[in-house]
Amino acid sequence: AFSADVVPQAPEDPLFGLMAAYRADNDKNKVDLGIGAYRGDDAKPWVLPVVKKAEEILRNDPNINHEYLPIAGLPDFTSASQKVILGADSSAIQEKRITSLQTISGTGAVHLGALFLTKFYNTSSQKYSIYLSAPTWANHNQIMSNVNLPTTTYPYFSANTKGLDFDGMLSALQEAPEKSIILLHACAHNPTGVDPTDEQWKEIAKVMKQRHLFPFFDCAYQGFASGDLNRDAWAIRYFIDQGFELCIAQSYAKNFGLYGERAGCFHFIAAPNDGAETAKRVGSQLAILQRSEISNPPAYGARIASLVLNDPKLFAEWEANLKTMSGRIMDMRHALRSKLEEMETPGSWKHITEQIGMFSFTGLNEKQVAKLKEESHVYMTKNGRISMAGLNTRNIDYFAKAVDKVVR
Ligand SMILES: Cc1[nH+]cc(COP(=O)(O)O)c(/C=N/[C@@H](CC(=O)O)C(=O)O)c1O
Repeated sequence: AFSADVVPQAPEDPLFGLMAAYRADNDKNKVDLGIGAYRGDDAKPWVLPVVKKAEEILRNDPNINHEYLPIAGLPDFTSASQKVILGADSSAIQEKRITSLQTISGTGAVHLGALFLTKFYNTSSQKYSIYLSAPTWANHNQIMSNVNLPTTTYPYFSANTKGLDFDGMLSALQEAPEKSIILLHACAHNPTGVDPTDEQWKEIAKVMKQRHLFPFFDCAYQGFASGDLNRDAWAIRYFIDQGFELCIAQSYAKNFGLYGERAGCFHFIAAPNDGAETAKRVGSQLAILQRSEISNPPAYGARIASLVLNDPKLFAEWEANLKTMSGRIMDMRHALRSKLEEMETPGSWKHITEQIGMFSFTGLNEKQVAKLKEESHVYMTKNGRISMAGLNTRNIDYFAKAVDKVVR
C-alpha cells in the first residue's frame, strides 16, 4: 500500500541530520555549532546545579508516583510558568484572563496553539494566515502545515546590515489582511539573534493594534538571552499591557537545560474586556485537543521546573545559573569578534556582539559553510547560523582561523 510514489523518502531533518553527522565525525578538531543546546567551556551539556538539587529533592520525596497528570498538566508548574513569563503582578493573572496547559516543551506549545487557531480562529469561510519571520526556526513551517494553518512570511533579517529589516517588517504588518496571525520570537530570535529594540517593539505593537493582528509569541530563550528573565519577557508583557489577546509558547528546554524532558507551557491570554469567561471556555477546548493529541503531559521535567519556580531560594539559584550560561555565550561573542578583527578577516564582524541569545547569524554562505565542514570539520546550519554555545576557549581560535580561511 505504501509505495514510493505514495510515501517518498523524506529529506533528513537539517538540524538532527547535522547532529548525527557531527557524532559520526572522528576528527579530533571537530566543532559542533549546530543544535541550539548549551554546552559549557568543556564542550559538554550542562546539567544546571539547581536542576541537580531539584532532582535530589524529588528522589527523596516518598509521595512521588507515576500516576497521570491532569490533561492541562501539573497545576503548580503552569501557575508558576504564568508568573515567570508575565510577571507575578500581571493584569492577565490578576483578572484571571489567562488559561495555561503544560505541553511537550516549546514545540508542543506552538503546535497546540496552531491547532487551536485552525479550529477556532479560522472558519471554513475565513482562513487567516500565520505570518512567520524570514528566516525563522526551521520547524515552524512544518508545524503549521501539519495543522493546515496557511503560512506567509514577513521580512525580518537585513543581509546587508545583518540586523533587523524594520521597515520591511512594519510594511508587511501594515499590508497584512486584518486579523492575520503574527508569529513573534519573544527574545533571542532564531536563527538570526536579532531582536527589535523596545522602541521598535512599541511601533510593531501600534501597527498590529491598528490592523487587529493576532500575536503568537514563541518564547524559547527567556533568561537565556540577556541573563535577565524580566528583560527577556519585556515584549510579551508590553503587548499584554497594550490589551492584546494573544498566545504564548513557552519552552524550558534551554533555560533549564531540560531539552529531552520536554517541559513547556502554552498560554492563551484573553482581551481585557471579556477576559476570565473567554479564557475559561478556550481552556476547555484546549483540553479536548490536548487529550486527543497526548492525553496528558510528561511529569518529570515539569516537577523539576515546578520545584525551582516555586521555591525562592532555588529560583535565585536558577537566575544565577542563567547568568552563567548567558555570560559565557557573551564572552564567546566578544572573543570571536575580536579574533576575526585581529586577523583582519574580510568583512565586518560587529554583528556577532550585537546579536543576542543562542545563535549568531554569521552571514557565511552555503558554499563557505560546506567548506568549513569539509576542510575544518565545523558543523553549522547551511544558512550560516552558529550556536555560540558550541564555542569554548579551546576551539575558538581554531574556528576563527577556519572562518578566515573560507572568507579570504
Ligand atoms: C524559536 C524556537 N521555538 C521552539 C523551539 C522548540 O524547542 P523545544 O525543545 O520543543 O522546547 C526552538 C528550538 N530550537 C532549537 C532546537 C530545535 O531545533 O528543536 C534549535 O533551533 O536548534 C526554538 O528555537
